Amino acid sequence: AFFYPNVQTSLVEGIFVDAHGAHATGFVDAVTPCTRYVSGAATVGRETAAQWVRVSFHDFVTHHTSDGSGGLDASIGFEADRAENAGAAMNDTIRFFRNRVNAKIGSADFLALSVSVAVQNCGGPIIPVRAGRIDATGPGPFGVPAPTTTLNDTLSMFGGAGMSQSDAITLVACGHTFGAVHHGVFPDVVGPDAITPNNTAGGVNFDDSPAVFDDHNVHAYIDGTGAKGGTLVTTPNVTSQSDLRLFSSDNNATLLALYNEQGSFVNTCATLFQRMIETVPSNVVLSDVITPQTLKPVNSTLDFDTNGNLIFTGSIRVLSNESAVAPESLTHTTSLNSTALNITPEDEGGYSIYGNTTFYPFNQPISKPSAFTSFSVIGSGISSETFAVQAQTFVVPSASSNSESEDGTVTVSFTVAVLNSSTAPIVKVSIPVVQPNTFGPLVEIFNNVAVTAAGTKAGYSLFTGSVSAGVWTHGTTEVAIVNGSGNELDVLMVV
Ligand code: HEM
Repeated sequence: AFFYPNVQTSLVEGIFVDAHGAHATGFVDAVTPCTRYVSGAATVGRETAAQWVRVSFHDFVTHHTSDGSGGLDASIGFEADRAENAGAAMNDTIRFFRNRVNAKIGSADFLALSVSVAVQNCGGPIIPVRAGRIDATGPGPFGVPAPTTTLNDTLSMFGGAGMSQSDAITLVACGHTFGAVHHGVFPDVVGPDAITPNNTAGGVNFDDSPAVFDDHNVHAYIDGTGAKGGTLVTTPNVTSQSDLRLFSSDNNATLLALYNEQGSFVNTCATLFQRMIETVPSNVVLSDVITPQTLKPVNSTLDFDTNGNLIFTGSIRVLSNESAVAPESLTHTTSLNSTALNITPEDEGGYSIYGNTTFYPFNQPISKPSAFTSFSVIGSGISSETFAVQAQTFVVPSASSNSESEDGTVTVSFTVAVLNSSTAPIVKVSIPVVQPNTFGPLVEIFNNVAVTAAGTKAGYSLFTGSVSAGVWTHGTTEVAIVNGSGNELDVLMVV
């Protein structure tokens, strides 16, 4: 299958841009509207957007700049039963990611994505996202500040993770604009009177707009109005007044500066949140920032039709902002110089904060695969773009599938095709499976999977194989054809 500019970037971009409507990935819907609690009844009184931000903070803050360990690595999934990570948020969040994790996007990348999505979907600015984090395989060190943690210990926890005193204050002020403190989690901070039939967890919001990324908490704290900065400022239980201790630790200088920033407060927060989600173990190399693509081939692949002929199928997705209207048709040509295709849109499109998406499906025979090296797309108001392809070898979508046994284990069966050669390709299969002590999947990788010759089709030699793994988490499995150096020549995400 063909992904542009590469598999990981294409998949992550889809999570942002294919937010709602046709071909939606369903991720942004979890925080739409921002008051939504995706992991349980609305009457519980929890908020998924707030949970996502809190969970990433808890995963991040045990980073140690001294030895480059920890940071955003989803170790939090193994640490959910620690007192310092109290509440449903850790497991709710990692479990929500569970059936989305695959070989290209792990739980840690989903944490980063979730912070960006929560903020930008709830009125805040866009926080750029990079991918490439590596999921931890076990728990990390302790060290998340709690309401009762002393100021000194709190500052040294933030300091260990690379955040100065004013960074720490700012980060907390930015985090505590969302969500609530819950009686069910912190009974010493919030009393049982917060519980109502529509708020069974007994949440008391930090400010009057708990589902909007804004500076109301900062204003209420400085002005002494409304919730006055929230229950971690006002609780009569002095040892639990962690926000008051931290905010006043520099005589409120940082909070006053944030107060005066007015509208740009959220941008200051976005910059600091980006630093937080880019705090990763030192062996991690993050990708470039992933940005929306105006013209993007999606689900594009070679395949064999029912008559055994080679076809090139997929869709072109056009992203249009408010001022641009999607063209009525696109022209699609290949390096084979056959007649250009005029492709027209599906009735239903999608949308996100980046604009509207329109999908132009195509399906064309490929008569001479050896000369099929690229295709081009052009349309009114859309400048021509050419996309490289290789037709030497591919994983055959219509002959590859996952099957789940009664015990939940999964078998991936696949067919790979190689043009004009009877040499078997090197196949790598990656399967997200359940692992103990976390809801986060482990992506099991099988290198050099055995294949069996299975005849020929349209000039290609076919090989089949299969791999059985542990209990499937229902994330896409991946079949890749790799070269001798391990570089991926073709990748199919098997759904
Ligand atoms: C000294 C540091 C901090 C302490 C002691 C602290 C403490 C707490 C406590 C006790 C809660 C209530 C959790 C619940 O009852 O469900 C909470 C919620 C929250 N915290 Fe913090 N926090 C700190 C720093 C941060 C930072 C730096 C961020 C973000 C970058 C953050 C983001 C949040 C969010 C979004 C919530 C709301 C969660 C929800 O509604 O489910 N916190 N925090």
